[in-house]
Amino acid sequence: MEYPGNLFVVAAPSGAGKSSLVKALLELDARLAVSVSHTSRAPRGQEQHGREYWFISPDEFRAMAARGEFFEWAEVHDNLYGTSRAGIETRLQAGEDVVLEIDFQGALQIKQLFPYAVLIFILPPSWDELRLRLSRRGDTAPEVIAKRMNNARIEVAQAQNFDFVVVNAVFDTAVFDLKAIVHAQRLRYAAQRRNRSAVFQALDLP
Ligand SMILES: Nc1nc2c(ncn2[C@@H]2O[C@H](COP(=O)(O)OP(=O)(O)O)[C@@H](O)[C@H]2O)c(=O)[nH]1
Ligand SMILES: Nc1ncnc2c1ncn2[C@@H]1O[C@H](COP(=O)(O)OP(=O)(O)O)[C@@H](O)[C@H]1O
Repeated sequence: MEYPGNLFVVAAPSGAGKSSLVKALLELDARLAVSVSHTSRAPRGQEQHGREYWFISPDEFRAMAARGEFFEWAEVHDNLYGTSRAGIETRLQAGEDVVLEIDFQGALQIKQLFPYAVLIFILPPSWDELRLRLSRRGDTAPEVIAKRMNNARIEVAQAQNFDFVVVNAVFDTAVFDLKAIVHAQRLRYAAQRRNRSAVFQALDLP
C-alpha cells in the first residue's frame, strides 16, 4: 500500500518512555499526528476515551478485526490493541505524516503493508532504569510490572528488525534523535520524488 504521507512507527518495552517521547515530538512538530489505537484494556489513571485510546470491549474488538477494520492488531500483555484504518488512512492520503505508537508485532505487520514505513525502536539505558521508570509511574501494580519486565526481554530482542534504535537515557537527547529521523525521512522522500517544494517544506523554508 502506498500513500503520499510518511509513516513513522515507534515501539519500545513498556516504561522505556515511548509515550512521553512521542508527546514531546508532536509538540515540536505540528505536521505530525499520532494515531489513536483501539484497545480492550481498561483506562489507567487520567486516560480518556478517544485521547490515549479508544477503549472498547474484547467482543467489540474482535468484531472490528473480523470486519477487517484494522491495518494491524496484536495481543500485548493479555490485552488486544489495534490500529484502525479509519484513524490514519485519510491523513496519509492527504499527504500528512502519521506516527504509530505500537508494539513490535504491530510494527512488523505495518512494515509488510507499508514497506516505506520508518520503524524506530526505543531502548531504556538499562534494565534497572526500566524497572525504576515502570514503578515511578505509579499506576501499575507490582505483578503487572513483573510481567512487563519479562516481556521487555522478548521485545528488546526485536530491535534488530527496526530501521533505527534510539536510547532514551537523557530525555531531550532522545527527542532530538527522533526529530532528526523524521527530518531525514522527509528530505529523503522529497528527494526521491525530485520535489523541490517538498524539500523546502521539509526544511521549513518558505
Ligand atoms: N500492535 C499494536 N500495539 C499497540 C497498539 N497500541 C498500543 N500498543 C502497544 O501495546 C503495549 C501496551 O500499551 P499500554 O497498555 O498503553 O502500556 P504502556 O506501554 O505501559 O504505555 C505497548 O507496547 C503499546 O505500544 C496498536 O494499535 N497496535
Ligand atoms: N529519559 C528519561 N529519564 C527519566 N525518566 C523518564 C525518561 N523518559 C521517560 N521517563 C519517565 O518514565 C516513565 C515511563 O514513561 P512512558 O512515556 O509512560 O513510557 P512508555 O510509553 O514507553 O510505557 C514516565 O514516568 C516518564 O516520565
